[in-house]
Amino acid sequence: MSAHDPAPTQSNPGTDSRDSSTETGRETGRETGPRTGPDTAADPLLTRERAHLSASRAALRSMREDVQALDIRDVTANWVNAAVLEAQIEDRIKALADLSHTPLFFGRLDYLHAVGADEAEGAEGERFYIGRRHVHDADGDPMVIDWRAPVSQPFYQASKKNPLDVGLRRRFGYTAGELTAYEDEHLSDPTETAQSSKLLQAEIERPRVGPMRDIVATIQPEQDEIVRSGLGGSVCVQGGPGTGKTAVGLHRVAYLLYAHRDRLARTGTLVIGPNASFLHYIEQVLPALGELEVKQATVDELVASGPGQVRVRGVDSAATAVVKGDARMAQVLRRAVRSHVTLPTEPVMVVRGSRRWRVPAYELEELVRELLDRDIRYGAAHDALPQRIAHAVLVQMERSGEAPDDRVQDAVARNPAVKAAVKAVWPAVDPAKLVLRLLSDADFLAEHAEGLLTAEEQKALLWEKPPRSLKTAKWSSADAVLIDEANDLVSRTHSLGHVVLDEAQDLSPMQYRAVGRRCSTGSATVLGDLAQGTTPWATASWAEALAHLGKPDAVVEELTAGFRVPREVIAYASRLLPAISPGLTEVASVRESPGSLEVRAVDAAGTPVASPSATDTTDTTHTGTPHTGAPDTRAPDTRALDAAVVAACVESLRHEGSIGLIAADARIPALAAALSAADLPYLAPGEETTAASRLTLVPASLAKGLEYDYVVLDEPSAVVAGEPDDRTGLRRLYVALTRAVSGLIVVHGSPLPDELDTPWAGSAG
Ligand SMILES: Nc1ncnc2c1ncn2[C@@H]1O[C@H](COP(=O)(O)OP(=O)(O)OP(=O)(O)O)[C@@H](O)[C@H]1O
Repeated sequence: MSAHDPAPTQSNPGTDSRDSSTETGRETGRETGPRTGPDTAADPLLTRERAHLSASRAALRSMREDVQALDIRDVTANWVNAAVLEAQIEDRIKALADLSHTPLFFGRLDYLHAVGADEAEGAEGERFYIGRRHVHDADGDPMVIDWRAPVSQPFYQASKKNPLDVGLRRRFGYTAGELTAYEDEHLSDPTETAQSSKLLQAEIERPRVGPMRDIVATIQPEQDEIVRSGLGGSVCVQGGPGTGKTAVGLHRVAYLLYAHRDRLARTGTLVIGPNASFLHYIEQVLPALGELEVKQATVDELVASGPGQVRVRGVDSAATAVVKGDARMAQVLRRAVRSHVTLPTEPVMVVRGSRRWRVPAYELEELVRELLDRDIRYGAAHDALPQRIAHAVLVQMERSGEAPDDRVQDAVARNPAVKAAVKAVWPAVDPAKLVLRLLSDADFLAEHAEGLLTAEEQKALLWEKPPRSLKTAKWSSADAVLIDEANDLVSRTHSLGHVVLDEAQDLSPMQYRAVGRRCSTGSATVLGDLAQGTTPWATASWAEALAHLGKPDAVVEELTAGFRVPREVIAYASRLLPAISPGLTEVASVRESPGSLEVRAVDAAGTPVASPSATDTTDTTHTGTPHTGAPDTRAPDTRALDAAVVAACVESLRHEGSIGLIAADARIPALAAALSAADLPYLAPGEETTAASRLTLVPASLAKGLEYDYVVLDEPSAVVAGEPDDRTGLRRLYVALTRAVSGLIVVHGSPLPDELDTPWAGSAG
């Protein structure tokens, strides 16, 4: 590979194009070693690439002007059509905007032969510029090709071993919107040795300000395979912190929308994340890739939008929530719903004019049994039963020589006697009322939970003081999921075309079911890390989770290369792996970043003591006692700890990029006060960082999925103690330790958890 580097670079997106410039065939005059400053400006090759960039920009401008000039007056028959068309045109104009911070292309492929041509024909090679969107010139020839087009795939997949007919792969680097660097790989040249990409390294380390950005210029081969896997199958991705799961999931949606636009436009797509601040953090990625229509929601929001839902304002104890989230609850609910059906003992007598028609009880029973056996939704059966009874009446009418038509059948189905019979045999069920009864009426619960839930579990479910009505009940999120399940037993939930489920390890079986019914006829991308499960019901195996989701055949893929966290930091965090997820392999960070980890103990006098080295975390205050209970916040050294934490924040702010101060939820008020006293403004998670406001104070419970260039982690033992059990506490700590891209400072006054103090044999650090 030859690199022509510049100063700090920023690789960016573009579109697909065959080169229409004067350059043809393979680039000659290969150079090695980086280029900087005036040299770079004088590089004739860069000059030519910049000319293609300018020409592509001009072409994009013309595409936009063409759309703006469209006159729709003659083609729209009425104002409704006109409004729809105008909105589509507006969207198209927006999509064709040339954004200065997202360069039009980020790569180039020179194929040895024309794409699709038989090599034996000796067809001349073709060149394509790869970017975020398609741009064509006035003749319709491509200037930039969409990264999702099949012809772009070798940009991500070609290798020395398998060049895929690519002679040259070129990556471009940008500085402040200017094309300033490139890196070449001559994939079919056996004399050139493969090197790691400096542009990839620069892109990962580019300081983070604002929301999450896309990785379209640097998607790695194993990530690309997941991104481009077909719409038909579901995929589950297990990957340690920072392996790009979220990025891959979002790019997969963009890819699927490109490859199956019509189908997904009809059926819809959805991204599910753990909380609002996480969703806010990722919400710009798809729009930056030109996809504006993808909805986002948390599981709570998803079930809250279901019919007949309740307002959540209660919180369950962990023990109760575990039972409510258990898959056995689905069986309890099913039994409870179906228990409303009673087999008829009376005939139905329909009077029409002077005639009476009698459907005997045994015949009614047959109809009811048939509906029960067919196992259709309870509500659908309730709606079908009157027609079935009416049909039985019609058969009798025909037998007696009448010739009734469909209108007669409808009229019979609406007959008061038929309605009364249906109400007695197959009454309507209100899902929320049903759940209310299960949680308040011990006998009703026992009847349907028999053989499924123990007496203790049933007790955990029952409200101590049963509420008087749906409105006064203190519904919890787990209750809302139960109501959602009951809703689906009554009437089928609408399924989308594709659902991406992020941080999936934290869902309960009942939550998986709720998500699964939203993609029952579509497919899913499930993303998660078993080691980061911090709910009491966190999943222990993907096979189980996928079965609850209704996608037992989903392919489980593993991502092991870590892009976010530097090697030193991930090695330190991985000391926790044997305790939190034995069997999982440590992430292999792609980045060496010496000095990225510092562990500081604060002694009783308040003096921070730096650990001698990143991997040797010996500290002066460590007593070796295991962590038990919450740290004593009244202890005299709390203020000293706060001061040391603030000092670490001030130090971190000297770097470019975002800073996250992560602390146990209980420590947030004290740290907020300390930051304010030191005149350090800070944001809450989800609030967008800007160049002027770069420090975020993050409760450990909200850190999942987020990342900061520099992280200060306050008092690890308090993070552990903030959770109901040690394993969950250590998992929460693992999450907090793995949010940093460039540097992590751990500050502690109490002893570190033993697990963190003990280097793990399997760890690289
Ligand atoms: N191929 C890549 N090129 C550049 N950056 C990448 C690449 N893959 C991932 N990253 C970056 O690494 C960081 C971590 O990615 P992401 O948040 O998707 O990881 P994750 O596996 O979801 O992490 P977590 O488990 O902590 O939620 C992000 O900044 C992302 O942009």
